[in-house]
Amino acid sequence: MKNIEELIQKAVELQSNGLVTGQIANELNVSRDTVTWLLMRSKRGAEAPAPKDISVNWSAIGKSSFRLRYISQALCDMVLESLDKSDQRADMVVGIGLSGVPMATMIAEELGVEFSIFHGYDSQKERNKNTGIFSRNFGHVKGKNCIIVDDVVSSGSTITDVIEQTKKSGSNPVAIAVIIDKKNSETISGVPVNSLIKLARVD
Ligand SMILES: O=P(O)(O)OC[C@H]1O[C@H](OP(=O)(O)OP(=O)(O)O)[C@H](O)[C@@H]1O
Repeated sequence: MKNIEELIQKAVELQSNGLVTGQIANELNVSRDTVTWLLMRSKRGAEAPAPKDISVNWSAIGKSSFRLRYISQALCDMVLESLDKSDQRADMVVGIGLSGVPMATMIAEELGVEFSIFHGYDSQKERNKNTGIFSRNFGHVKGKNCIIVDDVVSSGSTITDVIEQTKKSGSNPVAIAVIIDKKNSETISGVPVNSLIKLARVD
């Protein structure tokens, strides 16, 4: 997104396509408050100040499998360093659908371990606290030490859910790998976060 007007236009377009606030927030990698503000501004102009948030667009990486491979290798390197420190090994990589899946596939290949896909919960049902599920078409996480891979941590709720479901499935999450962590987290639910970029506000 080049500017705020484009972001507003995209939010309005997604809403008219039937997406609800949580889904638009995930799609634009911004908070729900920011989506509410964008939609409000589209109707009445800027009455309230914009929430403190950062819109993330990593399509310059996502559009190229070549670039994705290098980014995946960089993440893989960070995760190996983190596992080394805690003297742990991984035997499964979990990709969070949709955006975490290409990198998770490449990391699993790089490490020579199994691969699993987690479908995040549907944001539309978020308020009912529905959780995501592991796809049965890929590896099964039971008994495995898992690396969890996604593109962005925004509120952290997706990763928190994956960790919970991973533990419930009888496996052990040992590391998280993401391109960008908007929460600047050291850990999420006790699991170390490895991100290429951590964002921290100074205001
Ligand atoms: O930290 P959170 O607030 O939970 O947000 C981060 C999640 O939101 C996006 O997923 P989305 O559901 O939009 O799926 P996508 O990968 O298909 O974009 C993103 O890929 C993360 O999985």
